[in-house]
Amino acid sequence: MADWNAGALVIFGITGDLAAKMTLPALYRLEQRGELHCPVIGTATASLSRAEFTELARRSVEKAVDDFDPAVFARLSRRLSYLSGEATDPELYQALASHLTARPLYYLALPPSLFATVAERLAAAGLLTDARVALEKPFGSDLASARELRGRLNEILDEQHVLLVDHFLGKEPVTEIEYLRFANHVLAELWDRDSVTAIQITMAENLDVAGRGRFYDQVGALRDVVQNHLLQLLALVAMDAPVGSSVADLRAKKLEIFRAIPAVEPADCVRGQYEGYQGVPGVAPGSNTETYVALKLAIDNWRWAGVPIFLRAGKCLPASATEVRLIFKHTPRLRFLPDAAQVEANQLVLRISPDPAFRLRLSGLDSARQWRPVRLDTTFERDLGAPRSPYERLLADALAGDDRLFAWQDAVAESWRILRPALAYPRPARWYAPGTWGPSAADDLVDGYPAWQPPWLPAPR
Ligand SMILES: NC(=O)C1=CN([C@@H]2O[C@H](COP(=O)(O)OP(=O)(O)OC[C@H]3O[C@@H](n4cnc5c(N)ncnc54)[C@H](OP(=O)(O)O)[C@@H]3O)[C@@H](O)[C@H]2O)C=CC1
Ligand SMILES: O=C1O[C@H](COP(=O)(O)O)[C@@H](O)[C@H](O)[C@H]1O
Repeated sequence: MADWNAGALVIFGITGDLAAKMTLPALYRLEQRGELHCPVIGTATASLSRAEFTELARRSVEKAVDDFDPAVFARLSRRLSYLSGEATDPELYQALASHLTARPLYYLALPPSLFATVAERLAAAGLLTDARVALEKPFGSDLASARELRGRLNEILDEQHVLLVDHFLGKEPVTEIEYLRFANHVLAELWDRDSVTAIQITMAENLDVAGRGRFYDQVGALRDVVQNHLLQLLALVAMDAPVGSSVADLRAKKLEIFRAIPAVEPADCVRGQYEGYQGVPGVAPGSNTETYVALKLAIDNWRWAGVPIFLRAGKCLPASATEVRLIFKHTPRLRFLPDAAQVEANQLVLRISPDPAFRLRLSGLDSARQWRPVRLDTTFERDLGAPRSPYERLLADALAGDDRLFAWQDAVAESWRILRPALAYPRPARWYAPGTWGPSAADDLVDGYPAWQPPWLPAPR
C-alpha cells in the first residue's frame, strides 16, 4: 500500500471507551510529534456541539497522558470536528460526504455487529473511492461469522484496503521479535526443536471484568485474546525468516505457521472461571464463559515438530504480565559437572508488558559449589529507547497506508480454524480463586514438560 496518505481520518464511535482511552490520546501524541497532517472527524449517536465534543476529547486526553500540553491540544482541536448520527442511517453518510476530502481513512471503533453495515453505507454513498477502512477486533466470533463478514466486505472493498487492528501487533517488543530473532546469530541458531524443549506464552491480568461483564460474558478469554493477540504473537515467535521486506513476504511466513498448527482438541484446552465472576453485573446466571484458558498447541513443521507450545491467559491472576518464554534442552550431564542433575535448563524470556524486557537465564556455580541462576537482563527502553504506544504506532501507519502491522483475513480465518473444536465443544470451566494462577488442571496440561513458570515481573521501584 505504498504512495497512499490519508487526506482525512473519520472515527466512528468517537465517544466510546476505546476512543477515550486509546485513540484520542494517540492522536494527541501524533500531533505533539508533528506527525498528524489531516482533519479528524468523529461520529457517534450522541448529539454534541463542536465545543462539547472538544471538551470531551480534552478530558479524555488529559486523563490518559501525564504531560498534557494545552498548546498541543489546541493544535489537535483545530483538526477535530464532530458529526452526530446513527451509523445505519444513510443521512449520516450524506453529511459526511460534505466534510470529506480525498483519501479518507475510516476507523470503526464501533460494536462489531455494525462493521459490515457501515462499510456498505459508505459504499452506497460513494465514499469508498481511494479509501481505507480500519476495523477494531473482534473480526467475527467464529470461523463461519468471520467468513460471512469477509464476504460482505469483499463485495465492496479490495481486501488490501481493509486494515484489521490488533493492538498487540503495534507493541514495540512484538514488532521487535522478527529483528531480534533473525539479526542475531546466537538467537537464530537456538530457535528450533534441536535446542528448545517447550515454549510458554503467558498473558496474565490481575484485573477482573467488572464494568465489562455484558461484553466479556459473550466472548471469553479464547475469543478475547487468544484468537487474535496470542496467536499473532506466536506466529512471529515461530515463523521462518521472510524472503524479502514486503508485507506479503512477512504474511507468507506467518501464514505458514498458522497452517502448520493443528486444530486444538478440547482435551488440550483447560478453561477456568474465577470465583465471583457470576456476580459481575451483565454476566448471565450459570455462565460457562472462561475467564482463564490454557492451551497446548503443536506446530507441525520442520523447525518445531515435537516442541509443545503452551499458551495461557486469564483475568484475576496474581499479576499483570505478558511474556514469551523459550525453555531450552539440558546440555549433556558430563561427569566433570558437579551435581549435574541440579543444573536448570536455560530459558529466554521476552517480556512484552509491563516494561518490555529481555532475559537470558543461565546456570552458574557459586563459591559454595551450588548451582545458581545467572540472569542476563535488559529492558528495551534502556537499550532501544522509549517505546511508542501501540495505538500511536498503528494509527500513524494506517494514516500512511502502511499495513505491515495489521492482521489480515487469511490469518484471521486460520486462527478461527485452530480454535474451532475448543470453541465448539467447550469443556466446563473450572473454578479458581481470584489471585491464583488459574485452575489446577492447567498444571496437568504441562505434565511431562517443564512446569508453568511464574512470569518475570519488573522489580518494584
Ligand atoms: N475498549 C477497549 O479497550 C477495546 C475495544 N475494542 C473494540 O473497539 C470497538 C469499540 O469498543 P468500545 O469503545 O469499548 O465500545 P463502547 O461501547 O464504549 O463505544 C462504542 C461507540 O460506538 C458508538 N455507537 C454504538 N452504536 C452506534 C450506532 N448504532 N451508531 C453510531 N454510533 C454508535 C457509541 O456512540 P453512542 O454511545 O453515542 O451511540 C460509542 O461512541 C469494539 O469493536 C471493541 O471490541 C478493541 C480493543 C480494546
Ligand atoms: O484486547 C484486549 O486486550 C486487553 C489487554 O491489552 P494490554 O495491551 O493491556 O495487554 C485485555 O484486557 C482486554 O480484555 C482485551 O479485550
